[in-house]
Amino acid sequence: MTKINKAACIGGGVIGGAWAARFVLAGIDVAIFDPHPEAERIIGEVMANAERAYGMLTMAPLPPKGKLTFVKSIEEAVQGADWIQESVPERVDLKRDVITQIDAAADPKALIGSSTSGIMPTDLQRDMKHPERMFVAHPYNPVYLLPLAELVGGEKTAKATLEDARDKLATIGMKGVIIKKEIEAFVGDRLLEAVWREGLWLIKDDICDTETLDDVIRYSFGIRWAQMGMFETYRIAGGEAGMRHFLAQFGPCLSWPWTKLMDVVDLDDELVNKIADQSDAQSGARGIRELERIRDQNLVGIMHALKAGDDGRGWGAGKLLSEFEDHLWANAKKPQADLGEARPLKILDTKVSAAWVDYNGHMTEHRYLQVFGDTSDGVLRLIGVDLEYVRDGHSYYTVETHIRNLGEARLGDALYSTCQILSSDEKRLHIFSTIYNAETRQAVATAEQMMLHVDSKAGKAVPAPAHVLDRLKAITEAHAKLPAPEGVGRHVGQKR
Ligand SMILES: NC(=O)C1=CN([C@@H]2O[C@H](COP(=O)(O)OP(=O)(O)OC[C@H]3O[C@@H](n4cnc5c(N)ncnc54)[C@H](O)[C@@H]3O)[C@@H](O)[C@H]2O)C=CC1
Ligand SMILES: C[N+](C)(C)CC(=O)CC(=O)[O-]
Repeated sequence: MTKINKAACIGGGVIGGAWAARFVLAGIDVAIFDPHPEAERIIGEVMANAERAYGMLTMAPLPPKGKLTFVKSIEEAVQGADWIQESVPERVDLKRDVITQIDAAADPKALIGSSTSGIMPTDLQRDMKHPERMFVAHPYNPVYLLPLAELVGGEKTAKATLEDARDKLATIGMKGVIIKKEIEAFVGDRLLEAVWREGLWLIKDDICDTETLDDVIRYSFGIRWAQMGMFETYRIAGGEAGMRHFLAQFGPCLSWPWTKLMDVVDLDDELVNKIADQSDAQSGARGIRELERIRDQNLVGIMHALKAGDDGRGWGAGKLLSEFEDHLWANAKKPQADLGEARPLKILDTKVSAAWVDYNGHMTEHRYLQVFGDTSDGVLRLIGVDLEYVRDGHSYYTVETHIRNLGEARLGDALYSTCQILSSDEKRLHIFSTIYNAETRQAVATAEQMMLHVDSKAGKAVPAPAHVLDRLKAITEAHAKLPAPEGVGRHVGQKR
């Protein structure tokens, strides 16, 4: 996969700031130009929310963060960048001028994406010297979490540019969808504008208030859309006769008509005040950053649910997340543990994220199992049991776990884990892992686990191959020189 080496963000507001966060968290250096006097503070706040969201989103090893640099001009920002993202306000004259400046200063091969929500790329590339590398990459807010970008070429955009952009986006966890024909507002905003237009009429005509309207979406088709979109959902709604029956039953309603789609509501002062007041009553008690954090946590939860969809194979945005995680693991620095060293292996560094904390204000119990599970996965990778090995039909399954909770882990605490191999043979692997608080170095929890090497297709324990056993033996022999950790073999019970 071709990757992005250095990015430039021109405009760092709601969208440009979140693009910057997406790049930086994918390990890419970003130069950002935005003349707003408070750009650094605003982008800093977006970055903080994005980092918090990624802490919840994935346990896969993110690369070291890219460097974010604020610069004083477009020319400075684009130096050395191979992906330049324009996210200035939605005005065709301003965007065209900015894109023409980018074009003049950038490497002629650098890709130039515009975040425009609806302006045709042909209008934006008009004055460029190298228009073939310019396209629309229309993202969705928040860009650091929502993975889609609509890729739209103008009359002068090369086909290869769109394909290159799609491949590069995959390396930062995004799905680039190439739109076949250039059209104002592309696909997503065509749909969203139609719904928004209806919503404005429903408020103006006093059919409902903003909160009721939002409830109608979020308790019903909003959840449905996140997983199957429109046409797959309606196929199911057609019952066993599928889409043809659905069209026959509901097609005629289009001409009754139920909607006011082509009438543009007059956003006069009265309606603006009405909507703004209702919105204040609905959400005004919380600040924007707080609402963003609530939104992000919910989005992460939805993506996690989708990752488990289709019987664990993953579905939609969850499947994409899973593929991105595979990519992160494949590119992660391989653990450099000396297999012959007589000390527990240091496996994992992590942090207690907001989604891990329960009503007692500390890390909830199943998250300990998650960290121990990730620790044993880390040990397995060290002995050659990686995703490829698992795909080839063999793995280790855990058959017994005993966790002891020794201390509290609170929101934001940095943790690390170690693992000591207690014993191993052809099929069995007996381990003892410990989670430590990285600051105090105190043990927070321990887990003793037994794993079995299995043929996953046959569903039974089988001996591991020689190359795995050789590595395992080296660690087991080295760890045999260590004292048995405190707590090994403990059972649950009271002294009588
Ligand atoms: N807000 C949203 O939900 C979405 C917006 N977009 C698109 O993203 C683009 C940016 O929109 P937002 O981020 O919402 O706007 P915004 O108003 O939050 O940010 C625009 C930023 O551009 C900066 N700016 C103005 N002139 C500039 C120049 N000459 N050079 C560099 N920076 C300049 C401003 O200081 C501001 O920080 C628009 O094209 C919009 O259609 C796309 C998807 C969603
Ligand atoms: C309102 N908007 C047109 C700027 C919205 C978008 O372009 C996409 C989104 O994030 O909803």
